[in-house]
Order: sequence, then C-alpha cells, then structure tokens
Amino acid sequence: MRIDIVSIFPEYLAPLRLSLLGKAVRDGVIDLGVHDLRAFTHDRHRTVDGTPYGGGAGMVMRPEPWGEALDSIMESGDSGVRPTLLVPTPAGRPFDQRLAHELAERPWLIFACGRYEGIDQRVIDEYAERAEVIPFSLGDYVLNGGEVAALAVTEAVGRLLPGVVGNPESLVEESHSDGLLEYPVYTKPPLWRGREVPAVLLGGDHGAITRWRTEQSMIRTARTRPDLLHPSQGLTVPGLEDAE
Ligand SMILES: Nc1c(O)cccc1[N+](=O)[O-]
Repeated sequence: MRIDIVSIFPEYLAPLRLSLLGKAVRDGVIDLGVHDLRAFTHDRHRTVDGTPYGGGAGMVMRPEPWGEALDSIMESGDSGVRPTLLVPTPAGRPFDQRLAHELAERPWLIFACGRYEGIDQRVIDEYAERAEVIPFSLGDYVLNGGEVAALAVTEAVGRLLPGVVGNPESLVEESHSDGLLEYPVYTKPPLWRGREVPAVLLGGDHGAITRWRTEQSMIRTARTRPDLLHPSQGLTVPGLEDAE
C-alpha cells in the first residue's frame, strides 16, 4: 500500500516512522510519502491561506498549493491506480473499524491534512473526478488540523495489512472486531495489592474462559457503548447489576 500525506507540519507525521508502522515502511509493506504543502507555494511568505469569502473568523486554505501538491503526487503514481483521497474534517464520515477495513483494501491512500478553517471546497470538488474522495471525522470534537487524524487512520489501517502485526490472531479478538468491546485482560502476578485474577482464567477450562470473556464483552459494551448493541442481534446481556 502506498500512503501519501500532505501537511504544513510534515514533522507531525514523524511517529509513523516508529514501531510496527515504521518497520512496515522499512520493509516496504507501506510506501509512505510525507509532503510539505509549503513546498508547492511560490511567494516569499510561502502563503497557504486566505481570508474566507463571505466573511467570518479564521482563514481558509487556498486551492492553488493543494492543486499543485495533489497533481504532483497523483502524476507520480501508476496511472492505472485510482487513489483514495482522505480529508480529515469534523464534517466527514465517522471513522470506525468498518472504514478501516475498507481502506485496508485500497492500493493508495492520500491524506489532505487541512488547518485553519479548512481547505477551499473547490479542491475537494476538483479531485472527486480523479480519486475516491472520503471526508472523514475521528469524532465530534475540534482539533487544530488533520494531522492527528491522519496518524490515527494510518495506524488503524496499516496494522490490518498482512505482515504488519506479528500475530494476526491478535487482530481477531479486539474491540470492535466482532461488534463488541473487548473483555478485561489480566497477567502475572496472580495477586496484586490484594486484587486477584478472576478464578475462571486460572482454571484451564477453555470453554468456561470463552464464555466468561464473551459475557464480559457484552456487559462492558452494554455499560459503555449500548449504541453498539442492536436489538436484531438478539444478544441478552447477563444481569448487569451483579456482574463482576
Ligand atoms: N475533528 C476534526 C477537526 O476539528 C479538524 C480536523 C479533523 C477532525 N477529525 O478528523 O475529527
């Protein structure tokens, strides 16, 4: 998978060179390109923004540098491959594990990280003809720009690619992989500050352990994210009032 990220703060994306994703980049599983939008300006001040038409507070990112940056990136790619242009924005499709899996199937992701009040809409409209454009949101809160969202989505997608995480099994039992939140986990020591590990996990009865974990996932989901439980699932959550 090729991933290109355009930002006025390219150093914000440095964490992508660390840990598992950094290894995936070094191993060539991910072909990562980080691009400074200001490299596509031509004035002394390297201007990337302008006052908004129609008035209002803040600044809007001008279309010209974006056009030059995205043209340059797209022209450097395989003309037979249609990229997916991801635009982090509060006005976008909520990002979730389903979208992560969808994006993990794409050959080429390009992130356009906006700042200020956002990117001139004509940029989005222009590239809708040449790419699959997906404005997306990490959540209903305000960030200063799209870089944090690009980091999060790159990690969520990158870790799904073959060869990135050591044990693919670990991708199966995770929060949201089966529509439920993951169960609580424990490791040594068996007793810590007077707190014991649930006995079922020490008993070696794998059937009982699986049942306990499923029950804990449903209880945790019902408590924390009841919106993930759909009546059609027919899930009955064990008595919440006496759950451990
Ligand atoms: N929420 C937000 C923002 O305020 C600015 C850029 C991107 C996002 N987001 O992806 O959620």
